[in-house]
Amino acid sequence: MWPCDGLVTCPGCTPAFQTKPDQIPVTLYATEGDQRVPKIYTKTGDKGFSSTFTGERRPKEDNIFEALGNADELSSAIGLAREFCLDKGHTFTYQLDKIQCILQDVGSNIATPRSSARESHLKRTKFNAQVTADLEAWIDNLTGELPPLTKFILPSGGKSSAALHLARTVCRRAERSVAPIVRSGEVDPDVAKFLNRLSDYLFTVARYAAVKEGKEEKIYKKSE
Ligand SMILES: Nc1ncnc2c1ncn2[C@@H]1O[C@H](COP(=O)(O)OP(=O)(O)OP(=O)(O)O)[C@@H](O)[C@H]1O
Repeated sequence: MWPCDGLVTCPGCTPAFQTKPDQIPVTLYATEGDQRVPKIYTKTGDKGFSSTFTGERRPKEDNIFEALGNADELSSAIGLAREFCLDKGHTFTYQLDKIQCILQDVGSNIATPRSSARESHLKRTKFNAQVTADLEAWIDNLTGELPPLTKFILPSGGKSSAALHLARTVCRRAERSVAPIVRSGEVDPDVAKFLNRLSDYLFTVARYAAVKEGKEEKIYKKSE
């Protein structure tokens, strides 16, 4: 099975996987009888360079791959938090599912630097700004069920909540790494806006998880 349907880039996919199966170079396959099995490794990144979706080769420490890696890590952190939340029967996990899918779109947009993108690339990786408004609606609904915030709270409140706080901090790193590539015009500013709102959502939903589980949130106290 293909890691993606060939229509979007995904941080877990090589550009080769982003093409249709019949376009995959033969070297990607190991032969098992009549069945051609795709290999996950191409070895093309072994020398510290990798490809953008536009076909450019850039060093792995390039801002684009830094941001792409952070978006990937963020989705992984949310994935782990989601597992804890599922164990507790939280009703908001569908939101985390949707966010993980949107993060694939974030990755697609980041992996397509505008300076080398053709019209067809831009069309395929266009980011839908509406999703930020969805986040805002979720934040407002969750906040309505929370006690007002009067003190600094520390990441705590049970495993679901603490994992969501960790995801929030990864989100903020992703946002920091996207800032320079948005400023240089390589990435859609709506991606930065989405990440900014997403950290607010993760903060709110972390608190919500703690409250729903009846877990205490640790309050900051100045050390004597
Ligand atoms: N270390 C990395 N951090 C973030 N993004 C990366 C990294 N390495 C590659 N990428 C991006 O993710 C895509 C998939 O990664 P992958 O590991 O398959 O690339 P590669 O290292 O160039 O190839 P290979 O692993 O087959 O040698 C790449 O095409 C590139 O856009």
